[in-house]
Amino acid sequence: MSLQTRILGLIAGLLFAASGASWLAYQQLSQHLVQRLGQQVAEVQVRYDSARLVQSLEREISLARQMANAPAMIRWAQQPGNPLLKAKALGQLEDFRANVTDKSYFVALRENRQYYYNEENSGADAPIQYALNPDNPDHGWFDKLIREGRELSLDVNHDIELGITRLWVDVLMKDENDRVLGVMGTGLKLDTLLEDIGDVSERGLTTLFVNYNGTIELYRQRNYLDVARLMGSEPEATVDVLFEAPEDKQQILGMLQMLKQRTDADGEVESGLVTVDGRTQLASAAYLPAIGWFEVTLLDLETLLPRSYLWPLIAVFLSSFLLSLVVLQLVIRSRILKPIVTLEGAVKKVREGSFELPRLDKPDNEIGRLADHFEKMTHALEQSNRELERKVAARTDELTRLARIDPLTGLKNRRGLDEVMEEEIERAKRQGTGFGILWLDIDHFKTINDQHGHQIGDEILCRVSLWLKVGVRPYDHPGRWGGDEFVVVLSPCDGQTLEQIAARIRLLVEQESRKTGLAVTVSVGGYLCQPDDNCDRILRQADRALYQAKEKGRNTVCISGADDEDTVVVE
Ligand SMILES: Nc1nc2c(ncn2[C@@H]2O[C@H](COP(=O)(O)OP(=O)(O)OP(=O)(O)O)[C@@H](O)[C@H]2O)c(=O)[nH]1
Repeated sequence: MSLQTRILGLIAGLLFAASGASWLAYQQLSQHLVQRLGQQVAEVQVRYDSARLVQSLEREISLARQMANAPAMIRWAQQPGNPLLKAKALGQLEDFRANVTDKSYFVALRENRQYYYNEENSGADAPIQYALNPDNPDHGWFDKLIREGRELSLDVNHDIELGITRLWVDVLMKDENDRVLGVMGTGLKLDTLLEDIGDVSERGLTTLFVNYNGTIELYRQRNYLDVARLMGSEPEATVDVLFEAPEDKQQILGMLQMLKQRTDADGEVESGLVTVDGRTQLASAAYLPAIGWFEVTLLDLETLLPRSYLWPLIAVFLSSFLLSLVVLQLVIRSRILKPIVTLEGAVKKVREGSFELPRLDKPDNEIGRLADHFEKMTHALEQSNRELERKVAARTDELTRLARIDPLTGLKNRRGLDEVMEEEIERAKRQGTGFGILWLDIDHFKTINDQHGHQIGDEILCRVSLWLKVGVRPYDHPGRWGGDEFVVVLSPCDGQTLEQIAARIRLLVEQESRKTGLAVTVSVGGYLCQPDDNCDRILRQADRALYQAKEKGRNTVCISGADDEDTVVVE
């Protein structure tokens, strides 16, 4: 996997991880905010409803309390069979009825278990009357209210006998000994009540009123939750029927329980997340002490903060994420990867022995500095390589030269002479010309060595070399063939020149050596080479002439002709 892919993969992974963490944090935060917002909405709602509901019922409750404590009512309740007391009580009840909102009253007496109800349309003198049967569950409310003993209760109930559903304001009638004599009050039509409270048609907000026992009494948005159905089929439906999940049921009942336990729970709100119809809602509950009910609000969080609000945020997030990736990719490519790839190519070239570097990218970072160092290092390496090559070449030239030089005399040695002769033979063939060759040998050199020592012998060799150089032309090639033998290649040359130079050398050695006090002479054999001669023949001819010179008594010059027999002595 390339470095680019790895780096981009790593960055994308890190960005994804960071995005995931941010998203989770955002979810937590938004949920927390929505929950807090929902709680505040619920608190405001509770205060509002508490005020409106209490305001709406305050007058009815006050009138009902007043009526329940009226002496005429107490007396009648104590003696229900007394017609006079009954007439007086009913008369006062008519006044009460005229003052209450829904123009109705009811009285249920404990003594004779009779229930009286009158409303606007029933006629003033003819209250509806029926007996409360203790075995009839529909009449159970009466004994329950007496049993609970709360002075005031509010209940939404359907009266089978009357065929009506009302919010009943129930006030206990008690004698001076606090014995309950009966229940009386008025019934309020639910529609009227809901209108009084004010139908807050806030989208996503559902309000329920639940009595002290958790039974749903009133609901505001009929179309949202079919509480009517619940109440119709299950008159005693408690608020937990709204929820499917057992933990939600438990939560809501727990919330009511907590509020009940707190005596100072007025206005306080308990809330928690629940699921209704598959949607997450914030359920809040508050206690309304004036009427002894709870108000439960369900706030649809999706309506409060729709997910669609998040789309622009997600779009901005995604586009900035992609943009970051692209920018990162471009930056990494231009600032890191491209310079590294170019540098890698340059390293490869140098490794293969080429100092021709491509143009290196040098970004203003560590990689740029590395490329710069590499370029300078390569330049220095190239310089030192060149210097080394130059030294090696010079050394090789020197070795080549030394290999062709005689160390004692400084003249060409046998190898050097061979090369010169080869070149001259080639040139002679090419140009059809000849060149001369002289072969010299010091006379009686063995005797000199023997008499004067090897050291003096070496000195003689060096002196003869010097005189040899003096005796030839600048472009001739004198050399030491070996021992006390010397060869001179003369080019260009003709027969006369050959003889002249050979004679001059012989004379020079003779005369100069005499001056040193140790006279030596040389015998010289010469040969004028022909264009078709080879090296062997040339040397053989010169050697033959030298032999003749030795034969003739030494210190002599003999020149060999092209013919083997044809040798002349030069005077
Ligand atoms: N001092 C010295 N002597 C050498 C060197 N090389 C060869 N010799 C001696 O040179 C002598 C050559 O003798 P020859 O050429 O055979 O004989 P010669 O005594 O010169 O007699 P002719 O050539 O017949 O005149 C030998 O004694 C070698 O030992 C050298 O480098 N230095």
